[in-house]
Amino acid sequence: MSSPKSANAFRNMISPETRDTVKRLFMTDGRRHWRGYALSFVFMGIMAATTSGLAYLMGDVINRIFVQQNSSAIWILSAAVVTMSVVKGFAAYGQAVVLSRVGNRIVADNQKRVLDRLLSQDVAFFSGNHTAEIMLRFNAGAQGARNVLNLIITSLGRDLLSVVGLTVVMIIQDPFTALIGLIVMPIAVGGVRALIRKVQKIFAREFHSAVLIMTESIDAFQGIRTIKSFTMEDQLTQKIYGRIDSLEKASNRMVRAQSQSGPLMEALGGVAIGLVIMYAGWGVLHGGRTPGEFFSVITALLLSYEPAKRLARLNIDLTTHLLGARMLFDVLDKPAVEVDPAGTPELEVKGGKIEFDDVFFGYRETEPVLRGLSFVAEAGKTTALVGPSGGGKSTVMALIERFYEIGSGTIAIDGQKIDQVTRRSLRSSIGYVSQDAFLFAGTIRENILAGRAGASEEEIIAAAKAAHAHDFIMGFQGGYDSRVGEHGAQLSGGQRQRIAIARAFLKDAPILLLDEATAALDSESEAEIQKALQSLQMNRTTLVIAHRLQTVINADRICVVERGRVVESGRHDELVAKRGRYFSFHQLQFAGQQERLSA
Ligand SMILES: Nc1ncnc2c1ncn2[C@@H]1O[C@H](COP(=O)(O)OP(=O)(O)OP(=O)(O)O)[C@@H](O)[C@H]1O
Repeated sequence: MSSPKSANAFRNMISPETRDTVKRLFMTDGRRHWRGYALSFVFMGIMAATTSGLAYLMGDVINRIFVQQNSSAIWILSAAVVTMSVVKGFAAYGQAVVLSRVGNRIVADNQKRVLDRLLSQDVAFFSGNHTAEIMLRFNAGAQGARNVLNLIITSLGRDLLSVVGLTVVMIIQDPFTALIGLIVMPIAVGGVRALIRKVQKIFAREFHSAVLIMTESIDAFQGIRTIKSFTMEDQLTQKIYGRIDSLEKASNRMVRAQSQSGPLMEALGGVAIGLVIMYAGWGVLHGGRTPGEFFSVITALLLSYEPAKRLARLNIDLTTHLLGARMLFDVLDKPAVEVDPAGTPELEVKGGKIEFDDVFFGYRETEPVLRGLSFVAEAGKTTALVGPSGGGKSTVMALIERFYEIGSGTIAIDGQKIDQVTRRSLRSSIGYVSQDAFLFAGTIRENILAGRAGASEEEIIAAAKAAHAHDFIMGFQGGYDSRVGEHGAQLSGGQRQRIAIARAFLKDAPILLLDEATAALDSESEAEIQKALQSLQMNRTTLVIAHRLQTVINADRICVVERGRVVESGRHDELVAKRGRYFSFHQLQFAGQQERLSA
């Protein structure tokens, strides 16, 4: 029996962190799938019992067939061995299938949970974490939970039950030999403990290297044009080669650390078997024991060797999976940021008047971007934001979508503060065409449909026609089913933008945000698009950002945004007459145009 002291020693081998993670996994995923685990436990019990039974039968095989030369025993014992092996085979099959199904379900459930949790984070979370790292955590986390549970269940079910069953066989055949096994086992487990910290440290480094390789190569592939045009390939390969080499080194160190338990286990196993052979052999030759007992004990010991080895290594093997499971909990424990309190009313858009009142905001606390910005975008009218680069124009649009929370001041639509209505109702009232005209990898149709799921074919075509996209779409062999490539890489900038505009047409939202929506178009397309946009803007509140003042001359109101404030506002002619900031911009652009014309 184990004393309280040895129980404490055993508990100490498992760190509190490990205990908490394992406990939490058992209370969540383990509890959810207890039926599957119970069933696989039964199968593993059958495997352990048949394995032990086979070891026990070895005694009878030797004694009855070889010593007593009983020929009828040949048939009975062979039949028993075959039956047990078949039962064991079926149990092994059942165990593997049940455990894999439960494991796959756990991975799938956790991936869904992680996805939900990630989507409830705000835009700032995604700007602050690289996609590659989020993806690695997404995968490693879900897999980690499955691996920890499966490893513990198979260790306890298959390995521990086998070791217990085989120990019982040894005790029945010869209690003293069982004692030898029981002494050797804790030494092995204790020896392995020293390796765990090392394995944890190396694994953390290995994961970090893997994240760096992923982030840097994804960046490189996405910016492949810049890499090639600046002939940065050598520079890039040197950097990533360095990371790959250090990952290789970490992986080698990891294998070395993990395998250090091997020689220890082999030596201890050899010692145990040697001792048993000496003791039991001596018992057969001089102590009146039967050779059957001897063989049965040796068989039981040999059969328990592999499961015992796995049990001793359990803590090491768990280490890496536990880090994965902790990543899962890191994500699941992140409070959902974008949650509207119960009972939050929906935004009711009447005309779509947007009001900014003394808004202060910064992406980082120490760096204010908007410093008391105020303006009104009247319902159904077009308001243009102009001003120097970095002044905060795109930030204004991001704030209307409530991608970020403001520091102070208010933003209201038709008198309703946007932080007091549901995000869903707010965002579904806004059509947004951004500077980068983001397209999803998929077909043109799917990309337009993103504006309003369930729209009919006629509506999609009408939206594309309105955005002057229909003709070039029909020029492609696949028409609306043509694939656009990752981020729309297989289309020109202007085509991408027209699809993004078609998407906004289809959405038909009462408020329209156009951030440099015509930036990537040549003059001819721009003229066409301007016409299309003008019809899109009709009866909608439109906020438009444009660097080229030519495109906003007809706006109902122009706001000049500089260093986070509206420094001037009015109609084009009013502002020109005022001869202030807008006028100097206008002069600058006008002079530029004149120069280009005379060149
Ligand atoms: N996601 C972000 N995280 C941190 N800082 C940001 C982020 N987006 C913008 N900024 C900073 O906020 C400031 C305002 O940027 P914003 O994009 O609103 O300017 P803008 O007037 O639209 O400029 P441009 O005309 O060049 O598009 C800039 O100094 C920029 O560096």
